[in-house]
Amino acid sequence: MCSRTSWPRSSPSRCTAPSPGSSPGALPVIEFAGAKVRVEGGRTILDATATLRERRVSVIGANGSGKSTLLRLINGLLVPSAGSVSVFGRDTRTAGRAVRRAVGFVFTDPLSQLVMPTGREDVELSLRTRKLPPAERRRQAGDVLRRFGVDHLADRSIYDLSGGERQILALAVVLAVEPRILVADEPTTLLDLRNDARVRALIAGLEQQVVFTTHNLDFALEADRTLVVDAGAVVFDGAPADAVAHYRALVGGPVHGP
Ligand SMILES: Nc1ncnc2c1ncn2[C@@H]1O[C@H](COP(=O)(O)OP(=O)(O)OP(=O)(O)O)[C@@H](O)[C@H]1O
Repeated sequence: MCSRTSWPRSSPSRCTAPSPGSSPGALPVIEFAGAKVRVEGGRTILDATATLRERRVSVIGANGSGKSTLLRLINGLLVPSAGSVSVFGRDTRTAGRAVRRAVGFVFTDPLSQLVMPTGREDVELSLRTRKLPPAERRRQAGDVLRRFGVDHLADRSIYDLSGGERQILALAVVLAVEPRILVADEPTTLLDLRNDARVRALIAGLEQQVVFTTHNLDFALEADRTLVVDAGAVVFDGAPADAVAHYRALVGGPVHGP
């Protein structure tokens, strides 16, 4: 497993040198420090050490390798059994609420995210944390829905929407409160080509730091940095093209090309 704490964007080697782009003493954005997740029976399903400062970080690996577990640690959906995870210096174990305010989480299946009958109601629910008067909340929800190009879908039942439409609505719901970091667990897995492209373009255009898992290696290559997870460990951490090659070699697939 990689034991270094930052990543050299231009270096072909892995897990060794400090990040040239980060100023000394700068607050790390997301830090996994010997973060272990143990489940019943004592099995360790994840053991991670990494510091993520890049704007786009992709996480790839086989089914069951530990990718979702890694992502869930970031916003405190899971707390480590040992070691720690911190976001902007706040420990997810002791400052869970503050961390969750800073980190929005998008699930693979938008129906696990959308809890209200319509998208508009869901965005309004999301905005409740701002304690606005109802008319202002409604106005802001309208702005968010327009910004994500889904205002025309906002009053339809979420069950009458396509998977892609739902996924963009789910992103709008999470981003409505402007989290500083977006964590997305396979956000394009259920989508056809057109919606896959829409969601990828939307993510590419976000100002936030985004950490996402994907089985689509083309999508993984759009990141600034890629972690490869295997059997609960980060086995490669570096430039996306090198990470994809490492992953292909690991699973015995072709090493060249996406
Ligand atoms: N609460 C739990 N108890 C026992 N095992 C668990 C628990 N949560 C996760 N696991 C196991 O840990 C491993 C990693 O799961 P995880 O969901 O992180 O994998 P993943 O890489 O996201 O997989 P996929 O690509 O299939 O979504 C799997 O073998 C899973 O069955």
